[in-house]
Amino acid sequence: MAEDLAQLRQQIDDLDDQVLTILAKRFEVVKRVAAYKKEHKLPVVQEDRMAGVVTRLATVHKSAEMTPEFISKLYRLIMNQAVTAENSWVDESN
Ligand SMILES: O=C(O)C(=O)C[C@]1(C(=O)O)C=C[C@@H](O)C=C1
Repeated sequence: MAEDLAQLRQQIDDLDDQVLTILAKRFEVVKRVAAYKKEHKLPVVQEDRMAGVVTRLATVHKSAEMTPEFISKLYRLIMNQAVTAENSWVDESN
């Protein structure tokens, strides 16, 4: 028998909550990275690191649905937001 649609959507809602809760934790760590960079006068944008993040994730997690292109787009979006946030934190109290 087919699963109940409402139950399946509840599972999706629960997973979406987990995804964004984990993403918020990622931003908390990014904030600490920004503080480190500010203290050590390092540039916010580190292209080599961003390329490495995408390459690693696309290798480990690629599947029929999650293609390397999808993973790359998703993480470029996330990391561009991280850069925006880092710039605002680094500029704060300057
Ligand atoms: O690893 C860093 O240096 C970070 O600032 C974190 C992060 C990321 O979101 O993963 C963000 C900006 C940098 O360009 C590289 C990576």
